[in-house]
Amino acid sequence: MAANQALRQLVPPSLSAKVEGSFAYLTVRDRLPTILTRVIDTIHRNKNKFFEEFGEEGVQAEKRTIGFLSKLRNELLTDKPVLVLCDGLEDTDSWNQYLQRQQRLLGERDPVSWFKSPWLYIECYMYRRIQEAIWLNPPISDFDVFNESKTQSFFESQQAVISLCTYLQGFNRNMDDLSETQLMEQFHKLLQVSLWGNRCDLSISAGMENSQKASPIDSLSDLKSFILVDDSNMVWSALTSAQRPGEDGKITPGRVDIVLDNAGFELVTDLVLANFLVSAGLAREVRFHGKSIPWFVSDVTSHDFQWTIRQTLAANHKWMSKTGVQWQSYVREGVWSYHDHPFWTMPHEYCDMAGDAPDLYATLQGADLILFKGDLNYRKLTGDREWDHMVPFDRALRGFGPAPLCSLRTLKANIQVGLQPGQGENLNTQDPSWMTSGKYAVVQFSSPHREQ
Ligand SMILES: O=P(O)(O)OC[C@H]1O[C@](O)(CO)[C@@H](O)[C@@H]1O
Ligand SMILES: [Mn+2]
Repeated sequence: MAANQALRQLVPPSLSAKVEGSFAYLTVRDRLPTILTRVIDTIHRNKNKFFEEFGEEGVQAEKRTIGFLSKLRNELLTDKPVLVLCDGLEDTDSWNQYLQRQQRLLGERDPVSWFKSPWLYIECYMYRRIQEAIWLNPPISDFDVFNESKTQSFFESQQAVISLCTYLQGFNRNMDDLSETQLMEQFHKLLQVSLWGNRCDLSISAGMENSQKASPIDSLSDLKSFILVDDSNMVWSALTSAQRPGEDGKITPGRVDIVLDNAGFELVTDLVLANFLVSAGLAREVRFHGKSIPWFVSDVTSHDFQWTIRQTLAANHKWMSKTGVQWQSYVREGVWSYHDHPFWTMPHEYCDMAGDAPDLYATLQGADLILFKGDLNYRKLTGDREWDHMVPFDRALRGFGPAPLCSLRTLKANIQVGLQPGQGENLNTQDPSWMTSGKYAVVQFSSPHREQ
């Protein structure tokens, strides 16, 4: 008991919907049920498609899935106990063990339930239950309930995508003439484009359209003052210090891993950044990490990744399709690769990765730089806890550091560490919704070699 208390003092509690009126509470009470309703509606609207593909069996599967999801929605709304998963997938046992872990933390008195448990766990659990509902109802088990919203969001950002591809091709043509300083400036710009791309997620908008309309490069200077912590110089140093002479004496850059977040416009910004890193000699290889199941509405799956490259390639615009050709050849040559791992769709804080997914941790250790995109990754990096704003980022990571890493995140959850004295208080007075509006962002770097 004494040891438990000491631990609790070291680590603040998890954000949870049990705090009435909190962002977590409002998410669980309002946003998650809305997302579930939209999922049910999507499945219903696809009834004819299921009939055409699978006949009457498809229609029966549609009905059963809707039944499962309506029950899930009711469990959520009435704060019922969290149930074990029973779909026998590769991560089912881990999920059920995690439920036991949550139950031990809560003690025996109350069951683990939607409003009483950590928000991070509950929110991840909802998406995993959606997957279970689909999976248990063949023949529609492969259906991605969020696919329509993701493709729509890609097409709605078309002008912004075109302007970004045109920009990329412009300096790709002049790359050899760029000085080191100019290269660094371009790097900073494209890092920021990828950062702000994170505004376009479909979870914060409960599935409503949220695409990029304005030209991303032109908006950067106006957005600069909204970056609360900017460690991008350290990211640049991590990249340049990974450049080493290869066997042939030529300088060989390092490996960059990008832990992706959303499909649609954000993914395009990540691919543009990755393209720049390779063509500018700042990365020899980029490994993309995505989700193995549909997740938080807009997160990238393997299908989204390939689809986006194919769409870019097939575009009716010279520079956009040229960009797509380049991306496809990076994939073919193995310069780019896509990976998924069940851990990315588990509810764990990343400080648990070394113990709970040692294979993934070991893979990440091979990177010279890991970019973690988005809000959910930030929540998992910092454990989604009630940290004081001035706690250093390194400390909130609680020992997680497979390689130098950087979080590129727009703020959409009420957690933020690594601020200067007074910075949080000022923001609270100026703009009370600063942590959840997506208007502010951080570029936060941590290296395992730095003092902890
Ligand atoms: O796509 P992102 O940036 O991870 O954001 C996901 C969103 O979903 C949430 O988890 C809330 O539902 C927020 O943390 C965030 O707004
Ligand atoms: Mn997301």
